[in-house]
Amino acid sequence: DQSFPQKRRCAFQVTAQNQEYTAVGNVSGSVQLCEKTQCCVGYFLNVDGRPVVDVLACDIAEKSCPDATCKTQTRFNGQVLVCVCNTDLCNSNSNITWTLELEDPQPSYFVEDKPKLCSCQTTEPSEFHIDDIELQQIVGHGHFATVWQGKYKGSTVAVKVFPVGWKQKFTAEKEVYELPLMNHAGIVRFLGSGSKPDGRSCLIVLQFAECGSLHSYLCKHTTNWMLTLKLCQSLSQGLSYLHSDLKKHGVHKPPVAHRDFSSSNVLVRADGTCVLCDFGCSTILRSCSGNHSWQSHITNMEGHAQLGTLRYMPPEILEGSVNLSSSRCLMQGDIYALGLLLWEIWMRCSDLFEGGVAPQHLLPYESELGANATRDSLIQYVFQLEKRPAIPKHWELLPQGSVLQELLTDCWDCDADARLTVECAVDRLLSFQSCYFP
Ligand SMILES: Nc1ncnc2c1ncn2[C@@H]1O[C@H](COP(=O)(O)OP(=O)(O)OP(=O)(O)O)[C@@H](O)[C@H]1O
Repeated sequence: DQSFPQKRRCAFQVTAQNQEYTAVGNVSGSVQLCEKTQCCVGYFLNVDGRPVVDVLACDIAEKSCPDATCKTQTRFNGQVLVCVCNTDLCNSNSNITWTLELEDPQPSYFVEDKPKLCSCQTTEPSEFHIDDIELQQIVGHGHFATVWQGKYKGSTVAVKVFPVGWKQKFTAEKEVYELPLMNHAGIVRFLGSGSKPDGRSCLIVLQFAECGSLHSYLCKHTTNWMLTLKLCQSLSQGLSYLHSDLKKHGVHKPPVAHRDFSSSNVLVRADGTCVLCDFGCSTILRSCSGNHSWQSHITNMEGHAQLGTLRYMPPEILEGSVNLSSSRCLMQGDIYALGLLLWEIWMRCSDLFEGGVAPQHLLPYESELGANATRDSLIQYVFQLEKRPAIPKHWELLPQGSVLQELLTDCWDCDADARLTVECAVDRLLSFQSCYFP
């Protein structure tokens, strides 16, 4: 008899905010059978010096978990405790070794002077042993950084390397990743940061997204309706989480506007879900007055300048007619880009095209304005003529054609105030689940 490796069993307990863990293995009572990994995790919030369970589950993705027992480490100024382990039920409360250190952990690589405009809480950098990272091959080039596939203690990771001249970008991006409660299935997992020993570059270490950017994924693959839904739902949920203002047991995650939301800045994981990345242009919205008046927190040199990829810029920002220090404008800009991304995904869904043959992948406005659309051509087409990417005529005949069309037009409306909120976009996309597609 061939004996198959046994699936890992982990203690299971999650709060409503952490439902993504439910999908990583069958749950029976308080035990979960892991489908994706051999690692169990425990996340605990430090409430008045006592650990309160936030998540006990199988880990969401394969990564290194060399320890047989769960030994907690503190994160976010000691507000959160985390442990990962590799034996059955090692994450159950009774098997955990607690290290409730309430002092700030000392960053091991560098200390930077971070301007604090408000008295809002930020977090200390995670410790990362840069010497243990092996860079293997380049997987992406952006304007500011080169992204490598690498190995860290046996796990595959992505390492974003910024030349020292772009330290400002590095700092701005790291600041977003290090916000409290940034751990979400729709946002690429931040593993740590540091600088190379020669001091010539700074590194951000991230979970590796096996299928690369959404743009490269759509160039190579068409998807069926179910996979299309998975991409769109996870995409909108990631953006919704980024925009959310969360307070959990005294820890605060302020809303963040992405400001460079494009198919190159979304990654696709092996399970067909999207994760958001590249927060180098993002704005953290701090509430300095303690009430609901949000203020953009300038994290980079450009401050409130126009940022992002031209093609995905909403008409009002292209044209320069809005106040970029308004948080509402920045969020509405992300929703416009969400509309363009949904269009890109749906245009590669084989179930939405006759004979199951979707056209080649095109960027928004690529067929109308070419691969190098200029600002002037975009202003004219998108702002003055109020044109949008073409929605195939035959979608009107599909049972769900009208809901797809409505969602797109409600995301990329010319009137920014009339655009959907991201929560509303998430709800609509979740309601598509039950739609019938032949
Ligand atoms: N975690 C990851 N896993 C796999 N590939 C990644 C990862 N992060 C980035 N990449 C690849 O590297 C590319 C560039 O990454 P990123 O957008 O973060 O860099 P950037 O220099 O900030 O780019 P931009 O020019 O958009 O500002 C992505 O489009 C993607 O192909």
